[in-house]
Parts: sequence; structure tokens; C-alpha cells
Amino acid sequence: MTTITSRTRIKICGLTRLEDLQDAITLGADAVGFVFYAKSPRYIQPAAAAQLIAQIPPFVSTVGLFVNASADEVHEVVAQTSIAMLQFHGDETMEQCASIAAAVNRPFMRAIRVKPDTSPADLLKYDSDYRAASRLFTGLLLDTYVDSYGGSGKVFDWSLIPENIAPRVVLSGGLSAQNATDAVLRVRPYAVDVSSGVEHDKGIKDKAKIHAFIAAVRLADSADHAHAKQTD
Ligand SMILES: O=C(O)c1ccccc1NCC(=O)[C@H](O)[C@H](O)COP(=O)(O)O
Repeated sequence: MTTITSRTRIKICGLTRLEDLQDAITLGADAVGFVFYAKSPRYIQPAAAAQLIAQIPPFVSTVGLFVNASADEVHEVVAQTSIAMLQFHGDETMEQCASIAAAVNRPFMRAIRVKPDTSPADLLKYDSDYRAASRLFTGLLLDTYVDSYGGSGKVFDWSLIPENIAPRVVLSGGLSAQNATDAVLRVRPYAVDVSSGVEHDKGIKDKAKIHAFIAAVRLADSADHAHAKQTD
């Protein structure tokens, strides 16, 4: 009987150009992220994002990234862009995330910026608390802590991630074609997220790097597949 193994989902974040969006989708990205944080070098105006999003074919999820935005700001972006999912990447409280997501009726990911003193117990608590707080919570995006909030290109200690929450984790922070296979095999996250690792300038993606990143993730998936067949 054919063995079916899970496929790691892939989010390419920080898109600002149609050609990069088309490359990401053609190469197999499951989700694309748009940064609505004005201080980011990957910031995109909602009107420009709306034009890109209008070009996206079915079955590719769109993620809007916010840092400490007000409910009105998020509402305005959702109204302009029809973004499908929210990613809270700042210092928002759990109540603020739940309230804003409910107000715009969108599912959301909570980005956790992992510090050196973050413990596995902390991550378990975030997951259980958010799951209890909102039916719109879809999972934790685990990223490396930086003062600029994200897009650092730096990895954090993946061994901190408890095995039992990995199926609801989007692994992020410093991923690239060079470490993605190892990251997927070690963590087995639901998805991976990348920005710097597929760029040649901030906000400007590199098609060859996107291709290499997705191939590295698929290599891990196929290794999982081969292992599953051996144990059949
Ligand atoms: O990408 C940014 O510039 C950014 C700025 C402020 C907050 C979040 C930001 N990005 C969020 C993402 O989801 C990135 O993909 C994530 O931080 C990983 O970035 P990288 O380490 O560059 O792959």
C-alpha cells in the first residue's frame, strides 16, 4: 500500500513584488506573507498588497503581518486586502490578539520571539493558553528574538520546541536552503517560514534561493517518506 507522509507547509514572507510572488507560488509555496509594519524594510502599503493578492490563484494562503497595530489599523488592512490570516508579531497581549481577530473574523498565528531564556514550558503554556483563548488561534510561529521584532535572518535553539506542539508550530527565524532539511527533520513542524534566507536584498526575493529552500524542505519530507516505507 502506498505510504502517505505529511508534507511540510511552506510560507514565504516579506513579499513586495509581483515577480517574487509569482516565483514563490510557481515553486510551491503554500502561504505568502505581507509585512504591514511600517518600520520594516519589507513593508508594503496595503493598496500595493491588495494588487498582488488579487493575482494569487486558489489554494495559496495570504498572511498579513502586524506589529502592535491597533484594531482599526488591522481592520483597514483586512478591508483593503482581503488578507486571509493575521500574524501578530509584536508585544500584543493574548486578549488583544483574540479581540482583534474576532473583530475582523480572521484566523491568526501568534509569533513568539524566542529568547535565550525561553523554556519549553513557556512554549507549552503559550500554546495551551492561546488555544483556550480563541477558536481563531491557528498556531505559534516561533521566531528568533530581535529588537526589530523579526526578519532577522538568525536562528534560535530548535531543541526548545516541545515535540507535542510541533504539529501546530510554524518554524521561523534564519531558515535557508542550508539548514531547512535539518530543521524539518529535527523539529517536524507543521510549516516553515522564511524571509531573509530567500533574498538578495531585504524585500527583494531571489528565485534560485526560493527554489533551493523549497527543495531542501522537500528533501526532508522525502527522507521522512523513505523512513516510513522502511517501517511499513
Ligand atoms: O520580515 C520583517 O522585516 C519583519 C519585521 C518585523 C516583524 C516581523 C518581520 N517578519 C516576520 C516574519 O514572519 C519573518 O518571515 C520571520 O521573522 C523570519 O524572518 P527571517 O529570519 O528573515 O527568515
